Amino acid sequence: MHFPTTSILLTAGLAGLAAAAPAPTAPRTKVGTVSINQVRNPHFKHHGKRRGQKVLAKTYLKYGAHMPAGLAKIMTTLHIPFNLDLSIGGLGKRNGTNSHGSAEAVPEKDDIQYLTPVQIGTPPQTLNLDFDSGSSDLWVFSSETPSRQVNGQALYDPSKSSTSKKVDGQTWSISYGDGSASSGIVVTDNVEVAGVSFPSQAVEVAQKVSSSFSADENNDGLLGLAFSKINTVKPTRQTTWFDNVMPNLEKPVWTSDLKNDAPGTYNFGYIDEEAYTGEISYVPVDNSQGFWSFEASGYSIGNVTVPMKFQGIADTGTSLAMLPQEIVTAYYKQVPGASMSYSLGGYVFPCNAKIPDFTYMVGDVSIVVPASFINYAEADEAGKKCFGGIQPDTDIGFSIFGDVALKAAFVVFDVGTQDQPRLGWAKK
Ligand SMILES: CNCc1ccc(Oc2cccnc2)o1
Repeated sequence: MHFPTTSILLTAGLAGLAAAAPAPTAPRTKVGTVSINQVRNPHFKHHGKRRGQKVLAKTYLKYGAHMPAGLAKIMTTLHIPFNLDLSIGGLGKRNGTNSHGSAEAVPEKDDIQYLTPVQIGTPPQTLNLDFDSGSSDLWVFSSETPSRQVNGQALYDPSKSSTSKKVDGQTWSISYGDGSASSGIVVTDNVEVAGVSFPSQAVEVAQKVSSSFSADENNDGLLGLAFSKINTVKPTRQTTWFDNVMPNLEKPVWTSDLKNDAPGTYNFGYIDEEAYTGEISYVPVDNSQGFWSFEASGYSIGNVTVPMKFQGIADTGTSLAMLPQEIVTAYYKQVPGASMSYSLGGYVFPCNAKIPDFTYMVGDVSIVVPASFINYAEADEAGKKCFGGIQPDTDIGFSIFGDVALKAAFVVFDVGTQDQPRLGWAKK
């Protein structure tokens, strides 16, 4: 997640671990959503249901030369970047397919983050980005990033793209829950993810990145999947890639199927019925702070179940599960030798301790986070102390269901009907 103000950070001993942070005080700008029923293209060849494979449906998303006036009108109520030419005929050729796509989410060491390839510009420049449902900026390492701050990352060079356009007078600056930050200027260019493209996506070009980004050599930037209202571009807030492509997706949804120490999947525009078991249980989302915020209804540690309502955000960009202190205390009480270590930055325990599973209840489903996900990583040189995957949410007013929690579930991020987004949760 991101926040524009400084915050009391839980400085984690492990680089890249996210801590909680106060909610952003982003101005309230209503961002409408639109979902339009498309007529399925009879010529569209469905690739069928291939489990977890990198099936990139090469359905190129092109805007029709004759966008119906009604749709053009709807689009203008969206927070469309001022630079997008909405005039009829101003956009390329829509091929009318119901667009959808599937992309791999490849974990870094200890599942600290997951990286997904994104094609930017013409000819395409591929960067591996951290898809972050806790922020709403698409920013990249670039030819504008000082070389002393670059350490192996792939760089986007707008001057090498025939479709890039500088956006004068616009800048951005963002900081994240783990204390990392970046800032720069803005261009628009074609951005394609899993075969779904948008021709004039705001691409935020980094002119400055903090040391933890510089040290993060495989991470070429972030692609924000929270709500556009917390995008940081000033003076004209920009729209996320998902909000831009959503009107042309089969369904106004994207899904996460992250895995433990293995590549997972982000799907866009459809729900892979083979990716989960049982039923998907939907809960309403309060996006007033720009996050995918929902209410959990309880938890279990081992075989003790406690009904307890608490608010949390689904945040693919945060590594750990940052939960209410009450839950964290109850959990580590069940772990022999566990303690809160301020020097190591959180709860640690002997690496050979027997630790319990953790279950969270949301809607009608119970998601079991296996103990192996919670024995997160070695926390000290000797390898004696291990860092917990569950940490306190430092009382920011809501919890953060980061990757440790999300990778135990199949999650549907559903922009859904007008103004009522929802989250779908399923076991898998
Ligand atoms: C490793 N630190 C740099 C870094 C990688 C990803 C991010 O971004 C974050 C961090 C915390 C929460 N949300 C997004 O920062």
